[in-house]
Amino acid sequence: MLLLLDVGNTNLCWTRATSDGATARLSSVQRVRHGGAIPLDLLAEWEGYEVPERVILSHVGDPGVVAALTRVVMALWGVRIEFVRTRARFGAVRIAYGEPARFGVDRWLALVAAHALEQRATLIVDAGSAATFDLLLADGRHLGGLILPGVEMMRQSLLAGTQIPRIAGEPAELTWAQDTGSAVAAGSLLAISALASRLYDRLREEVGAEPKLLLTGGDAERVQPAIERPCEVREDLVLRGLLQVALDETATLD
Ligand SMILES: Nc1ncnc2c1ncn2[C@@H]1O[C@H](COP(=O)(O)OP(=O)(O)OP(=O)(O)O)[C@@H](O)[C@H]1O
Ligand SMILES: CC(C)(CO)[C@@H](O)C(=O)NCCC(=O)O
Ligand SMILES: [K+]
Repeated sequence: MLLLLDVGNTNLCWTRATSDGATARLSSVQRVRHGGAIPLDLLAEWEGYEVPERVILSHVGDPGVVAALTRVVMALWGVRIEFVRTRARFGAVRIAYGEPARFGVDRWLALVAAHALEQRATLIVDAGSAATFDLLLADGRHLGGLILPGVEMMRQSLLAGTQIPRIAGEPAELTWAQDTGSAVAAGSLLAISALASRLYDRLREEVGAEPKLLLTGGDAERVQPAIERPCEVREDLVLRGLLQVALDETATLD
């Protein structure tokens, strides 16, 4: 069994991969808010796991959480965590950034996974703490991408910068809002979906064919109803990419 971990700015995600010969299978994605530390219920669950052969981790979030995970994994199983970082090139996948180290490893892993799933022009939207948009061509060339605050961050920035009261809940409709709560809630979802549509259409023009739209991240299910193009939700995109890289011999040790 391989344990795959991804530390974001809000959440820690993990899954287990088991392989029967040539094919590897991922268990369902677990997601917990880390708040800068390791949640106790995670420890309780991991104690029930068999000893993993390898533990592979990617992170864009809190280094304190990563340090704590390193100690926990060593204490529970005597295993050293393998850290995965962005690479300029992985197989056919070539990232657009001039400085690859600055390209978020979660975005890179999503590109790797998307390319492995299907060699087709793809827009990848990751709706997490931040919302990221990346454009990938069928041949593995990354055109670049955009970053927005995520759903919660957009809503919180309005609360922080105005006198608008906190109103919980999701919008009943994604059209003209007629109260504050709906205006704020629908605004954040439609900001992400409108940019997705715009980039999808640009990509379609660029390649002259219908691209694929993959949606992932902790808010994928929330954002999906607002997306106005054919779209597939892939909860495990980043962790799939992590597995892809882990199964390649050259995963680096830290
Ligand atoms: N079980 C959960 N616990 C906490 N947040 C959740 C959960 N399920 C969904 N969410 C949503 O996930 C969002 C964060 O998404 P995600 O888990 O992809 O973030 P992240 O990986 O920390 O982000 P990033 O990669 O942008 O730093 C939050 O805005 C929250 O609304
Ligand atoms: C944008 C986030 C926060 C999304 O998780 C992450 O990928 C990150 O910290 N990236 C570094 C900046 C960049 O990708 O350009
Ligand atoms: K993430």
